[in-house]
Amino acid sequence: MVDTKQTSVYNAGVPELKLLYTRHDIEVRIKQLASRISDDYNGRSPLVIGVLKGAVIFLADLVREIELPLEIDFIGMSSYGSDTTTCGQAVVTSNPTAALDGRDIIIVEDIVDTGICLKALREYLASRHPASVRVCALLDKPSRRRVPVAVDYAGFEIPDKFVVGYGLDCAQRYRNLPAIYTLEDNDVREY
Ligand SMILES: O=P(O)(O)OC[C@H]1O[C@H](OP(=O)(O)OP(=O)(O)O)[C@H](O)[C@@H]1O
Ligand code: HPA
Ligand SMILES: [Mg+2]
Repeated sequence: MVDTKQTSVYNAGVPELKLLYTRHDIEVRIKQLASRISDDYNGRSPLVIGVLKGAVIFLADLVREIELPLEIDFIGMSSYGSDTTTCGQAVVTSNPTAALDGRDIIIVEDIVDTGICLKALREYLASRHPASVRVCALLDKPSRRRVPVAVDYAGFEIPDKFVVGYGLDCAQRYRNLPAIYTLEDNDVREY
């Protein structure tokens, strides 16, 4: 089991994890993002759509800091395979349940990396005629963009490292770590 109190850990057969953002760093940044969103959407009732699965933990913490009569929904998107390698495509794997036409939608992502997932999501939403669409992502990795997409509310801009924890996975593991770590290992091949 990973000891999340340490800044660097190594378990046999498990890649080395280096602490990038503590739980406290994340909490502080989320309060700032939520305050901006609360101000920007004052008087409106946005529909906050979390992108499964990675955004679940960030969304849960973010919405509890937003002071608006918002609604929550989820969309299933998948662009990565079983490890850290992108397949270069994103597909919708489950639809939101709410009607999207005329809604002020805030997409919540854990990370925007190549932008492929977000571009596909924007195209999907555009065909459903929302009133507006903005994106809130905890992490933004602009050096890896393959398609130009903008993040309206970005938590942290990060370097070109594969990150895990706080919802982010490698081969479905590490999502439950309360902080964010970089994977320092040869296991992170081309991703
Ligand atoms: O900018 P991109 O290169 O498209 O990558 C970002 C997307 O990839 C990850 O999701 P993934 O498809 O791995 O599924 P998950 O959320 O279930 O982990 C992440 O959660 C984002 O949704
Ligand atoms: O750095 C990352 N970590 C986890 N999932 C991801 N999906 C895109 N980039 C990443
Ligand atoms: Mg995701």
